[in-house]
Amino acid sequence: MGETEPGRRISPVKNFVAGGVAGACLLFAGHPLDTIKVRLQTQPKVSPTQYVLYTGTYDCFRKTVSKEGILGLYRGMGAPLAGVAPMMAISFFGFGLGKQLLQSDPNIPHTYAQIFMSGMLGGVFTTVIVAPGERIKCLLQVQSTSGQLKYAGPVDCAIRLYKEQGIRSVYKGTVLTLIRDVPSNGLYFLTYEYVKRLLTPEGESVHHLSTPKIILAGGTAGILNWVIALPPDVLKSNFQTAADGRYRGLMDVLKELIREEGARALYKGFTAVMLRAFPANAACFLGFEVALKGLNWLAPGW
Ligand SMILES: CC(=O)O[C@H](CC(=O)[O-])C[N+](C)(C)C
Repeated sequence: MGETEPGRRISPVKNFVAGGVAGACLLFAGHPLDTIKVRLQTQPKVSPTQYVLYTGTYDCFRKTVSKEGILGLYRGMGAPLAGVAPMMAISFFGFGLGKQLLQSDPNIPHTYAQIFMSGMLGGVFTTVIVAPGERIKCLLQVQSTSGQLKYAGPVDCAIRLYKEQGIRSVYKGTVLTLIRDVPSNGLYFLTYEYVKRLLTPEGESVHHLSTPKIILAGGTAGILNWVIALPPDVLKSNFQTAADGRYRGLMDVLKELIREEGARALYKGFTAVMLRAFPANAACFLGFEVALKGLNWLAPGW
């Protein structure tokens, strides 16, 4: 994807379908490290005389696998499974739509500013499903850490949140999700297209890039996406899993986190996030490119 083939108009619908395939690839490659990330980000704070639950990424991985088996790493995957494929479908759709709206001539490549803005549009669209999906996922991922199994699964969690406190509770953390996803989505697609163009030899087409180069562009996009998404993600995970009334607002989460743990806390789970970001997003963009090629072959004039 990225740039449209000269003369071919962008099809947001094809982007949507191929984006769904990309989301499934992203999830299978990335969920185990996402579980570790959320557990590290939300583990209970301790005083200097107490032991921390997890000392780092490897420790969290080892303890999770020995206590819960490999499936423990896939805990809470029900909600993302139903959420990530549509989320990526919407993200790629919004990106494609933005590019379509900003492109007057399919023979002229987009500017980087247009690519960034189109990516941000995708981030706005996805928040509608990402905010509740993240709320449910984070609550399920941390509940076995806290030792209290309150929710039986994603559907039970969604129903209980809704019954107990209504739709506001299901959508708790929406503003932080927007702060996390709008700029990072822009940077995500911008990086992917930039690296792809950079890796395209003079006189060759960006559409015939080899698989290792697509992997490199996708993985790099994933890393840069998380460099700017991680601080709001830490705030979001803490806010969405906190007991009601614990924080008065977003600034309160930020202030309390920095007061208790210092500014470094904003990059909590960094290793797990970065270990996941490259393979998960490389798989995502590769899945997207393969699916889009298939769709263009099946329905060339569409
Ligand atoms: C913050 C986030 O969810 O990033 C997505 C990739 C990933 O590693 O999960 C990509 N996107 C920017 C499309 C939301």
